[in-house]
Amino acid sequence: MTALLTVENVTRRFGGVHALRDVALDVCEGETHAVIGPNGAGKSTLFKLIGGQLAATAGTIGYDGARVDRLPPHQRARRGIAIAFQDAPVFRGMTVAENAMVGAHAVTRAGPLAAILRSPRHRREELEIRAAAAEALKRVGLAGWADRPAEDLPLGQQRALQLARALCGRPRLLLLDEPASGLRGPERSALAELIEDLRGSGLSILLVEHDVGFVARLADRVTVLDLGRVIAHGTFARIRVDPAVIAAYLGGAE
Ligand SMILES: Nc1ncnc2c1ncn2[C@@H]1O[C@H](COP(=O)(O)OP(=O)(O)OP(=O)(O)O)[C@@H](O)[C@H]1O
Repeated sequence: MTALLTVENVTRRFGGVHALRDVALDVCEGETHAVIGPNGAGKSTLFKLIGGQLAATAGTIGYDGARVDRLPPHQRARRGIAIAFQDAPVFRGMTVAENAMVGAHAVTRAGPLAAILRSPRHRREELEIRAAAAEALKRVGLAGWADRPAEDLPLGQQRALQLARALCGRPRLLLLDEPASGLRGPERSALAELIEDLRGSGLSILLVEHDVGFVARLADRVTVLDLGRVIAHGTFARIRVDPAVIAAYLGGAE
């Protein structure tokens, strides 16, 4: 399979702390790849380096055959890298459709001046954004909720809305930061099913998740980080019996 995302020898320091040290991984077309690791392993830092919210101290990030590590976040978004952050809120006081549309605004080109002047280009983009939002809401099963206030949605469906917002920019690579956190059993399995559907439609997914059952169900491959280093990678069946992984999760106490 062809790699869509390639992270090579990436290091990120914060002062004297190595949040990531010489990390490598790739995400193939249509693959769901999970990154797991104990608290402080460097998972969030890795996501922010891929999304462009942080710069690497060393190393390269390639996407779709080109280096993207020097690009600002909105240019990475335009190329098809979307992030659904666990802590990105659903905007209260806006409808479900308006919340989804926010995701498309991140990848439009007309800019604020065109919006103020209501230029033809801006009007055309608005129509495209509405269509993309409707399509994204349908994909996550929220088409019937489009005109409802977003805060009416139960938590599981708020997560689906966060996904719709990311899908609105029609990405090829979706970065999911702890999508299952705080969800109960049935909501969690509904979300897992939704992510399986997205993968089935050809989307490539990089997933950070603490819920082991979720990772076991969804991930084709898993990369395990500990203290900023990759300590194991492979299928879930393989990494779950890896002594280095067991030691990292038990704090070396077994
Ligand atoms: N902005 C920052 N300034 C200083 N240190 C940071 C910063 N961000 C992260 N770190 C440090 O980098 C290391 C990795 O943190 P990171 O948040 O990436 O881990 P994580 O695996 O996402 O943890 P968790 O599972 O708890 O979210 C930690 O030691 C953390 O304290």
